[in-house]
Amino acid sequence: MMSRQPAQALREEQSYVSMLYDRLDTARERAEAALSTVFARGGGGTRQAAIEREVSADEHARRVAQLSGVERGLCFGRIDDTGGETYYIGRIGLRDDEHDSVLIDWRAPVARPFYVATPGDPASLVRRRHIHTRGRTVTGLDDEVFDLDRMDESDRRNLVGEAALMATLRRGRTGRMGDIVATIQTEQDRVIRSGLPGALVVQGGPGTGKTVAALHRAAYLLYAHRATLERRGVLVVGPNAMFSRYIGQVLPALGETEVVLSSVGELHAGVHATADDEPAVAVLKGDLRMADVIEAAVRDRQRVPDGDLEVLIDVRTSIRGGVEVVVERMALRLDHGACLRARDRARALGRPHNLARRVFVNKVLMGLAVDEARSLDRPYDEEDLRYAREALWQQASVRAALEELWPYLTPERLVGELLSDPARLRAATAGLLGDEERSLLLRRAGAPWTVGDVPLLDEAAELLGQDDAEARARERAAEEERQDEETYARGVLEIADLTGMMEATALAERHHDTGRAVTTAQRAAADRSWAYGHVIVDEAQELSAMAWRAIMRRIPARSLTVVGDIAQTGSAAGARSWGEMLDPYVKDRWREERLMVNYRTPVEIMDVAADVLKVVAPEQEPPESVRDGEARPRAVPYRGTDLSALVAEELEAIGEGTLAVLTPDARHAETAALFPQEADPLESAVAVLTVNQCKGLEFDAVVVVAPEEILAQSPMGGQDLYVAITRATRRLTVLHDGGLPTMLERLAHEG
Ligand SMILES: Nc1ncnc2c1ncn2[C@@H]1O[C@H](COP(=O)(O)OP(=O)(O)OP(=O)(O)O)[C@@H](O)[C@H]1O
Repeated sequence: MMSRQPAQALREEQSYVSMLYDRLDTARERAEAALSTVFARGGGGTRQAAIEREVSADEHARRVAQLSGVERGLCFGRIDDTGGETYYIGRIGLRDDEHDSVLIDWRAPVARPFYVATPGDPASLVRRRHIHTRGRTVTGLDDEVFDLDRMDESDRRNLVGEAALMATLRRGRTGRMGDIVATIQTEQDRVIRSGLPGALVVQGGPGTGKTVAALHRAAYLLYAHRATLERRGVLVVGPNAMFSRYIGQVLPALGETEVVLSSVGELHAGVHATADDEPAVAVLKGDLRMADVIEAAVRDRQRVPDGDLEVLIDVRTSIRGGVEVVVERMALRLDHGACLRARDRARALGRPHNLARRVFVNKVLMGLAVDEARSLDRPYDEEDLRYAREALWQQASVRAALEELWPYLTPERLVGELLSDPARLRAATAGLLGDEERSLLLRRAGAPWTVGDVPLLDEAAELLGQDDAEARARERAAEEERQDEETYARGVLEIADLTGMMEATALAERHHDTGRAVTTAQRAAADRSWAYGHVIVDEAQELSAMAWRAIMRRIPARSLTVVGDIAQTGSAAGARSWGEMLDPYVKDRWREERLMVNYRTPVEIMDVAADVLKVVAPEQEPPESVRDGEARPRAVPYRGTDLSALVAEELEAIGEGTLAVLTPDARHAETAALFPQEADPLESAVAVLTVNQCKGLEFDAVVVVAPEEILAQSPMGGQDLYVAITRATRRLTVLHDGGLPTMLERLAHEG
């Protein structure tokens, strides 16, 4: 196809593209030189100067990273409009020395016709040209002409044509998601350029480009709303860390390095949960009643003694034989009523547990100090009591008593002790959960965290707070800055039309940041209470109601993109409808876009998947495939088949490309043992994954093992099978151990 390209057109485009790469090189050299100059200036000067240096180094480093990320496919399109103007479209915008634009950023309004023009509505284009490159060499051109009459004779001679999209889709997979900036389709463009405020739901079947469109949306929003989003950052939440690695290259290739990628299992700093609970446990942990359970668990750790509080303190010690020994002890007492009052006063402040603790501790110490003075018949004033309180705080017995009554708690300790101690669990769930539910939650102490635990930890973190005296001192010093934040926050509320729903001060609290030492993305990732400017949730159908609570906490302005497919819900705690999950937070303020074309799965494989869909979610329409398959999908009995040989055959058939073996959970280990696995399965020649792990991924060839066990292993087994089948871009083999499930009957007649 490429050999028939008119040589003249290729030559002309090559010379333009070479000029663009020269400009890119110059821009990169300038940014690197600027960065070296900042470093060369050294570390002296005032604190203000140091901060400015860091900010400027940060900006130059980001620019260098951005310019390096866009090397491949820098320029991929050109449009000629009816006004006689020609624009070249690329990953970033570039200007010449006269400051005239030589390359238009794909996100700029001028570039939009490149994505939306159709023969029916050419958006004032005469021609759209796709420019294919390898390295810095132009290898091919694709033209679509909307108005042949307006083209001059030489342009007409130079016309070339092959659907750019189909060429892209036919390429073998690399194990990492690529960008689609050169071939974004009109329905995807609508998703990508939808406005920033409010919640946008992108519902679409498998392979409709939801993930890839959402990532381009992140890049678009950062471009179009840079002022708002650069300070607050963008968070993309995916199903697991492997998925984050899978999509990790897309945004840098679009010139964006400032996005935080995470998963629900990683939302709580310091915890990397990957294990899932049993379905019934997952459903319970994802239930909103767990928010009340955590709240009750915190209150349960704010106790008073049954009667009066009594503590024995050391009054006199002496050194004997080099060892300090107690020679006199004394009993101090605080009556029950005073203990109750101390607890109620501390609670009444409405502050998080660890911060309210100071009040409780002070009140109890004061009561004990007064009792001590009285017992010793000493007169006392404010000053004496302050000293006495401090001395009491040094006493191990006093500390132990206070620790028992109102301990300092980390989220890990609170939730860990709650789930592993039957008495605590009973106390915190009384009136909220039944006996059976309680026993579902109970587990051994020190058990690894599950993904379902993370929203519980987040809930606990919110209620416990951190008593960080140092941080608070810093905060006092930054009071002035906070006032600026509040003014800013008021602006945000006005823009987002949220006034009345949230206090500007509360928003400013969340927005407040503590310094400029690192980039926005780094600061955001390290700060649990960070408020993001926009959050994108992928495979969003998997999130439980508790997980949504944790996510929404990070988006006070409620600007989010929710991407998923209700028909693919694999988690028993996941969504059955978008309204059910989103209404509590953005009722009547979410809009939905649907993607209906499947760019991944060939027609023949999608027909098999559609049969499964008819059984598991009959109300959902299967998306329409644009690709024809090269091989018919087939079913093979497991017994009597040598899996290694079958996989070798498939590898041979796909040539350069990726292959995955997808198994039920119970067969994962034995199957993985047959094929060498890298630490990151996506790096392995043969990726062996469970159906849960393969969410959002795709492979040239897919071998599904034991579909009947996949169906039986969870209440959402049908959905899991639907996901597994739709991972294939070219070839599908189903290895059934026993009879082929009825919903896959079509395969019996194939091949
Ligand atoms: N406009 C496009 N041009 C080229 N390739 C595209 C386009 N849209 C989607 N694709 C490709 O189709 C494949 C599927 O896209 P993606 O993974 O985003 O789909 P999805 O809707 O998230 O799928 P799933 O729900 O099954 O995970 C990817 O390889 C993607 O690059």
